[in-house]
Amino acid sequence: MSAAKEARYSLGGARSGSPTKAAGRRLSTADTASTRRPPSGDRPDERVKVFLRVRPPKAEGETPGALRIKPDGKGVVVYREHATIPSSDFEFDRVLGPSASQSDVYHAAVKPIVEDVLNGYNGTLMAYGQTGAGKTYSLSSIAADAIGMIPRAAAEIFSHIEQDKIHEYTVYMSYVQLYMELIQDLLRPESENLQIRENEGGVFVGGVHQQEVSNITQCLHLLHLGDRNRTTAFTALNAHSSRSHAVVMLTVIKRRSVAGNGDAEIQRVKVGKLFLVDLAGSERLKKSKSTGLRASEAKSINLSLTTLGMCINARADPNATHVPFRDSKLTRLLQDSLGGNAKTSLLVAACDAGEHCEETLQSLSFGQRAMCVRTQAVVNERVDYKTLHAEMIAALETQDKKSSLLEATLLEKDAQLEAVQTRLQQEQADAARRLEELQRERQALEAERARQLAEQQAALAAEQAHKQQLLAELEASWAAAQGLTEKHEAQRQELLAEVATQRQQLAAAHAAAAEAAQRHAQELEEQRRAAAAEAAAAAAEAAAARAAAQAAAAEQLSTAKEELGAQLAAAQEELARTQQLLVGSRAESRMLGEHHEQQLKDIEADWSGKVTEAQAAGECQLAAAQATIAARDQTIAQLQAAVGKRDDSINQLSHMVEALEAGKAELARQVAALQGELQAAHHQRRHAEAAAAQRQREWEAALDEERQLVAALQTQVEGYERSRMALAKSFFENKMRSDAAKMIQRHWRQYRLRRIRQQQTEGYQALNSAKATISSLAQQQRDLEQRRRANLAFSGQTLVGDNLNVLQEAVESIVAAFILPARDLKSLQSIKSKMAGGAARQSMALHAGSGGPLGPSMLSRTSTPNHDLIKAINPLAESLPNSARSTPRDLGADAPPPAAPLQQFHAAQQQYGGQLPPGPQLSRPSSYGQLAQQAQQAQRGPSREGSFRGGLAGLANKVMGSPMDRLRRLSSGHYQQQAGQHQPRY
Ligand SMILES: Nc1ncnc2c1ncn2[C@@H]1O[C@H](COP(=O)(O)OP(=O)(O)OP(=O)(O)O)[C@@H](O)[C@H]1O
Repeated sequence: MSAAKEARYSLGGARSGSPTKAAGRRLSTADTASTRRPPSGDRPDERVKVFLRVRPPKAEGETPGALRIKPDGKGVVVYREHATIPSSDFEFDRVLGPSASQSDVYHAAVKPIVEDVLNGYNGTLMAYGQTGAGKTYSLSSIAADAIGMIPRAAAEIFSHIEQDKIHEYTVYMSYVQLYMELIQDLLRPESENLQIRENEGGVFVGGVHQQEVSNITQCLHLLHLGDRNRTTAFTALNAHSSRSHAVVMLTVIKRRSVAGNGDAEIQRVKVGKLFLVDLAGSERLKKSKSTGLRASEAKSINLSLTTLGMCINARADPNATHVPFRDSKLTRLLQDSLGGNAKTSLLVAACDAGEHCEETLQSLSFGQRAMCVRTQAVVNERVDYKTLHAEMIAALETQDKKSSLLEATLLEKDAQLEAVQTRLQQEQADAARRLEELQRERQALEAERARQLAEQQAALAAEQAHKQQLLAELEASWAAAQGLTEKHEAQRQELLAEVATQRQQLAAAHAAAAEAAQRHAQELEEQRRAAAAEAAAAAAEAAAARAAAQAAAAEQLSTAKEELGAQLAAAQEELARTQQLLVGSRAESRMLGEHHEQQLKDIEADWSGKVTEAQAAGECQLAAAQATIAARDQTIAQLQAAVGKRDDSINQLSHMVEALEAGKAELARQVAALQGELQAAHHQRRHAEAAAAQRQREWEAALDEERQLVAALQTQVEGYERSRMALAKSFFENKMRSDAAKMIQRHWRQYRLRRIRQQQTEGYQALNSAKATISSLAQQQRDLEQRRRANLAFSGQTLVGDNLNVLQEAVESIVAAFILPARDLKSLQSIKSKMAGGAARQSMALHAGSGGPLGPSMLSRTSTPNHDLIKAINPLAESLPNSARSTPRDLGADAPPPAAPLQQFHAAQQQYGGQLPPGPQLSRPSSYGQLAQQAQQAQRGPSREGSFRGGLAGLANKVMGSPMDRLRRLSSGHYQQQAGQHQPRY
């Protein structure tokens, strides 16, 4: 392949000068490495670290000896193919030779990054190198004896997580591939056109599946799954050549609690992202023998690697103002890793084979330049507001629970205290009540005792009084009896005296009566003698007189006698009566005496009985009283015993009361102590509550701020959501447009294929003509050489050489254009642009009519940028959604919104009878009119192709013209001027 072709795969060397010259300079100057080396004073962690791994040469087809590693393990010297003179030497952070194991590579290049990632840094390991150099082997191998960097890094992460008991970790894994500028999720292969997004956290793949992994087994499973979905293919250089760039992303979220302002703990989160990038290998189509799709893949790979090289160059150049990250999805994805917020290591894979010396040199140059890229990694630590919010709420709830518990405890204590106090009060009341009862009982007992005593005393007094009364009565009775006795005695004495008096009187009466009777008898005798004398006289007289007197005396006697007899009888009666009376009186007196005696006796008996009775009664009463008194005494003793018992119980109760008082005092003391504790607890609680309230206020303030932030974020998110919805809508519409456009594009491609085949035929014809011209020119050159040898001074040889080179390049381009598959739109576009440029210049030249400078320059690029040409050739590609080429630049800002493409497509189908008109100007149809216009334009398409063919014909005509004429034209210098203005750039 020509130098220009090779330059296409160079990484950034094309930034100055032509690729050929740049490549030549890079390969030939030994000072490149030294001039690009980072300053010695640099800290290694401030730049990309580069490690070279040299794969052992394969047994067949490779000649070892192209590389020699210096003894210091950092330098390497490259020997060009079939040469013994060192071509260039490089110095890296470490060179790992063919004998280096995977473990050596891991410890040198990956372990520090993994440790940084675990500390919240972003880390990247990129494997770069030509195809088959061992990138995938180094990164993804899961062979037991050669475990690659990805499994090792994952194992190290989980090993670290297992050992770290302080932090909490969450690990997510994503695996994507970048295939033909499309990002596909290897864990969700159906997601095949993911988009790269950017936010304040950096660049990320939007919508990529992030699988949470908790152990190495899950990681390996996902790795295996991703590897299965990754695109690989057989090439001449590698049986399992990776046809895509693969990126494994391990996101390690590390949470830790740190003390905040107050006692609160703030959750801080470190988010470390580890990117393990297995870049597809650069390859030369010639060596890899890739054709068709493989060749397209290789071009896409080389293109993205070229952009990567340019980005590395720009990052390494302190004066560079622009880094073309957006030129490829690979560089856009690795933007943070290429000098942004990441610690990056580059593993350059190379092989010690002379056959691949050029590629190895190119890889080493790439690595050498990467060493100059500075990085600015910072720890991605932030407050985990979401978790913090949840934890603060939980803490508040816990605090509330604690407060509630404390309150409940306090309430319980209060209740206990109150219960104790109530119990104490109750006990006190009980004790007081019992005391009162006891006192009352005591008083009652004492009163009872007093009453009983009083009663007893009263009873005794009454008894005494009764006794006294009885005694008094007895005495009175006795006195009365005595008085009566005395009275009776006196009466008896009186009676006796009276009797005696009466006796005396009776005796006197008797004596008087006897004296009266004697005197009376004497008188009566005398009166009888005087009456006898007078009786005798009177006897005489008396006898007379007697007799008369006798008679009268007799009469008188008789009368006297009668009178006397009467008197005597009366006296006698009287006497009898007196005697009777006396006897009666005596009887009476006796009777009275007896009566009195009897009465006395009776009285005495009565009184003695009564006294006895009274005495007995008194004694009985006394005994009863004594018994009563004894009973009373016994009762009193019992009462006293009861009182004593009561006193004892009162004493016991007093003791109990004292004990209770002591207990009460103790309880009061405990209560006081508890109250003290309670107050202390209240104080603490108030303090804690105040602190909690303060914290709560702070948290609430923080929460408010957070809420505001969240609200702002929510607003943003809503905005994003709206824009996402709008984007989704537009994506959907674009998808529909894209579908329609694809359909149109398919028709267009079919048409283009037909046209290209036709052009191919024409091109081959032109090519044959050009070849004939080239052979003719070679003949001319040989003639000129002969002339030069013949010392014919002719300065146009270089021009002829240039002319030949340029022509050769044109021919190769034409050949490449015609043999490239029709699917390779870029190549078609490139050819198209070249042809269009050539045609334009040709027409200009024809217009000028002066046979102006034509030839090789007509294949050089015009000033139109590549993407404009792409757009011009295939504007439908521009309208593809989510594509690097999707920017609809051809639509004016005020263009009306496009109608639904399917409708347009159907309308167009109807209009053109089911066959859509092909055409090159199929810009995104915004209306049916535009679609129809495009269709017409597509029908007019051959006009461009006509100019293309015209350009070829013109080229053929020009190159088939007279060699000397062309030589003269070329020698006029116009070509150099044109070439200077339009340097080909690839
Ligand atoms: N250090 C090494 N030791 C032994 N074999 C290796 C080493 N490096 C690579 N190989 C072998 O070389 C071959 C190619 O390796 P690998 O597929 O990793 O290359 P690559 O750089 O990924 O290629 P591509 O870019 O095409 O994917 C594999 O068979 C691999 O086993």
